Parts: sequence; C-alpha cells; structure tokens
Amino acid sequence: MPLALLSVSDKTGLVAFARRLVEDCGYSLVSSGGTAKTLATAGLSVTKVSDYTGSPEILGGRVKTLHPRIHGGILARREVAQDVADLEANEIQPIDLVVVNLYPFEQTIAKSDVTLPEAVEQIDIGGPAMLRASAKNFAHVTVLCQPAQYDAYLDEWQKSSGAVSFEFRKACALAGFEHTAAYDRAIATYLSTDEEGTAADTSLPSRYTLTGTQRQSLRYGENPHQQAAWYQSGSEPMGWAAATKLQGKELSYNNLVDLEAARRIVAEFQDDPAAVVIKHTNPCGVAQATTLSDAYRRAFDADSMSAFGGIVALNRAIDAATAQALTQTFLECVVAPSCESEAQEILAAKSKLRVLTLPDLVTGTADAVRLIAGGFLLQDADESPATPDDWKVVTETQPTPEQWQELIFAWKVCKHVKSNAIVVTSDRTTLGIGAGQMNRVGAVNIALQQAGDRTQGATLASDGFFPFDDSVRQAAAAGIGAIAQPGGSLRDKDSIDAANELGLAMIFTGIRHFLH
Ligand SMILES: NC(=O)c1ncn([C@@H]2O[C@H](COP(=O)(O)O)[C@@H](O)[C@H]2O)c1NC=O
Repeated sequence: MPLALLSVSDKTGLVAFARRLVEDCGYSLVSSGGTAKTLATAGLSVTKVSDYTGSPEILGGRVKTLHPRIHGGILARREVAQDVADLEANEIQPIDLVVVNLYPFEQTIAKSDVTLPEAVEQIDIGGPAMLRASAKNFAHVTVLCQPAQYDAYLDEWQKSSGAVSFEFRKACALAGFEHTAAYDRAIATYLSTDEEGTAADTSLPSRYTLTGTQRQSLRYGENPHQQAAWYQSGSEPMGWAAATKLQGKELSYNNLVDLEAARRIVAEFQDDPAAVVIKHTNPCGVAQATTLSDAYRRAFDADSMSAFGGIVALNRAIDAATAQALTQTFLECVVAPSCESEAQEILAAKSKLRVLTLPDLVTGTADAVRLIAGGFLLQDADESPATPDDWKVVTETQPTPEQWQELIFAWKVCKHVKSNAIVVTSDRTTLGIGAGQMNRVGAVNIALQQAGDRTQGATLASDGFFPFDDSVRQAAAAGIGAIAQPGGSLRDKDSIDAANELGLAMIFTGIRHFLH
C-alpha cells in the first residue's frame, strides 16, 4: 500500500482530500498529532507519526516529524540499491506523497500585539524540512504545500491511474521551494525590524531574496512583444494588491507602473486635496487646492495636451464634481482612497476608464531594487521628507512666506521627476516640468517653455545642483522669483552671485533627489 504523510496547520479541505486518498487512491496515512486527530475524528484510519517512528512528539511540538523513518522514507532514491537496502535495514517504508503546510508565521506577525517569543514559536522547522526533502526527491515523491493543490492532485492521479507524471511532481517541487523561500524571507524580514517596524540594523542585508506569488497574468509588458505578470509579495494583499477596481478595462503593465508613480507623488500631499496626472512615470500636472475638483482641474490644465491618456491619483474620496471633470477627457486610470456613489455613477459613463480605490495611498516600499546583468542593486527608498528647517537661504533676498510654501510644493514634486528634473510652480500648481534631460539647462528650458507666460513670480525647483550660473540666469529672465536646489557645486558661488545680481531668492536644500 502506498504511504502518504499528512502534516498540516491549515486543515482546510483536509478530511475530504484524505478520504479520497484512502478510498480512491488506496493510500495508507501517517500524520502528525493534530492532523492525525482531525482525520481520526472524521473516522479515517491513520497512524500517528509518533507511533510510526516510536518517538513521541517532544519540546511542545518543536520535534514531531524530524526522524530518520520520516526523512528516510521521503528522501530514498528508489533506483539506488544502497538506498533501498537502507530502507529495508531500518524498516522504513517509502513515502510517495507528502502533504504539508506550515505554521502560519505571516498571519501571526500581522497581529498588532504579537510578541517576539510568540512569533519565534510560529517558525516552522519540521514542515519546511519535509517540504524541501520531498521537493528534492520529486523524481519519486509528490509534495503538496497548499490545500488549493488537492483537487489538481486527484485529477492528475485519476488521469494517470496513479502514475503521477514527472512534470506534475516537478511543478509541485518548484511550488514547494518557492513556498519555503517566501516563508524564510518573511521570517528574515521580521527579524530585521524592531518593534516599531523600522530596520533594526541600518546596514543592508548580506543576503536579499525577492519573492512573490503570481497574482495576475498581464496581457503584455511594456510593449506587446514582452510577456508580463503581476506578483504579490507576502501572503496578505498589501499595496496595489489590496486595491479595488470599481470599473474599467483590465489593468496593464504600464498602468501599474504609472499608478505607482502617481501614488508616490500624491502620498507627499496629505494636508489639502491634491491631484496628480502621470504620463510615462513623470508627472505632467500636480496641484493642491481647497477642493478635490479644483486640484484636479488645475493639475489637468497644467499641461492638458500631455494629460490626454494620463493616469490620475487623488488623495481624497472622488466626489461628483471631480468625477464630472474626470469624464471630460480620455484617461487610462484614476485612483483615490475611495469613491462616493454619485461619483461612481458619473464615472460609469466612461466604461473603459479604470477606476481604483486604494485606502492607503501613503504606505510604499522601504527598499528599491534594480536588476542589472549578473545581479541587482538595492537601496533604501528615497523617503527623505521636505524639511525646510534644514534649508539655507543663500541669497540676499529672503523668500516670502508664500514663496516658502511654494518652494516646498515644488521640491516635493521635483523629487518624483526623472533626472535631470526642473519643476516650475505657482499657487501650488505645476506650470512646467522638465524631465529626464541629459543636461540641466535643457530641463530648465523645457519647464519654462511649458510654463509659457505664467512664469512671472513663479518658483523653480531643481533635483540636482546647478553646475553653472546659466540656469539661474534663464530662470530670472523668465521672471522666476525663488529657486530651491540642493547646492553643493564647485561653482555654487557663481549661481548665488547671479541670483543676487538679478534679485532672486534662492535656498539650498542640502540634499538632492536624483531619480533614474
Ligand atoms: N517540529 C516538527 O517536527 C514538525 N513537523 C511538522 N511540523 C508542522 O506541524 C504542523 C502540523 O501539526 P499538527 O499535525 O500537530 O497539527 C504543520 O504545519 C507542520 O509543518 C512541525 N512543527 C514545527 O517545526
């Protein structure tokens, strides 16, 4: 009789599955304590692991299945004479099917009041050992690590009359190793943070694993000839995986990339209603106002030509007036924390428009990963807030209180524009954005040109320092009244002298915001 080993924390579907293993597939069952109890209570015949091994479960369950009779049965190569002889000599029966799912570590640490000892006790040791052992020996053993796989196994068993295919076993092994990798990643991440959830050690980890479960296959990637899929980190949906799509076409790869860019900008603005319009990850309009509809109109009007086909993020619930404005042009996606029912009815007229709600638009990722040939780069996210207390006025002319507010606004936007970045703003609305230019003067030119005749008295922010005084002179010629830039160039003095000569106020932020 073939032997199946069942040891599961999540007992969903367990009894029905085990019954079919016995009745349809002819398995005899061996199970760890709690699993055996569940099966026996349901009237199934099952041998307890402790009876099979002759060793009781000890240390409060820390050692249950860690025994040569279990691991020998899983790992034996049936075609290797010495392995077969070892099994016989030790009275070990080969195990053909391992059904194991792990202690719910992630669910445990998701609880707000969890203690470190509680979390540590939920680190499964015996389960991953069995899972990895059976995945390693997929040439002979099938491993199932989630209840969702039970039906597929029974289908496969029936289809093959019990001769489960190599491909099926290999796919199960792959799923098993992905599962243990994600499980260990969650443990390592948890241990690397302190009770407040911030990194306990400021240095980056010596080993870094990125894992995810495919959540959605996407029609294509950045271009139609590229395949793409969306992966969810962790077992609980967070971030975009927790968003709700109220209406509209299927999300595309580029939609998700742009939505994330839009989210990051709107997350900067919490105090007043704010709107962001994104094209190809750069903002073409950002505005704050006293009402959401006004903020959206201003963001849209900032560069209405570019806004066509844009991605919009809003930091307040979509109301009817904003919904009305949103339907006036072609947009790809809109995201907001929520959407009022009247607004939903209005937006429904644009049935293709993707409307998403994401209650938490602020929480992002702590790490930024970039793949390069042969490896990847890891850095902290650019979380540095705009802290004007540390900013230094370097000109004779001091910014007025209004200019200070405007400089903060421009600087926050500038942080999210691809380098070289220049942002011109007025009345908490972008007027012109120079993005991704290979020289800074080019970025200044584009931003000023876009702003057109609206630059008189406006402010300008630059993500990097000015290497020469030419940008200051261009800005002054266009009527810009105040500038924010990091400072730090060898020729800072030239820029300061030019600003003084031309009567501009200029502040040095002391930090830069390159974005590549
Ligand atoms: N220590 C062990 O030898 C061990 N063997 C299996 N487990 C886990 O114990 C759980 C099942 O326990 P039970 O059948 O007692 O409800 C499974 O999640 C399984 O992964 C173990 N627990 C933790 O490491």
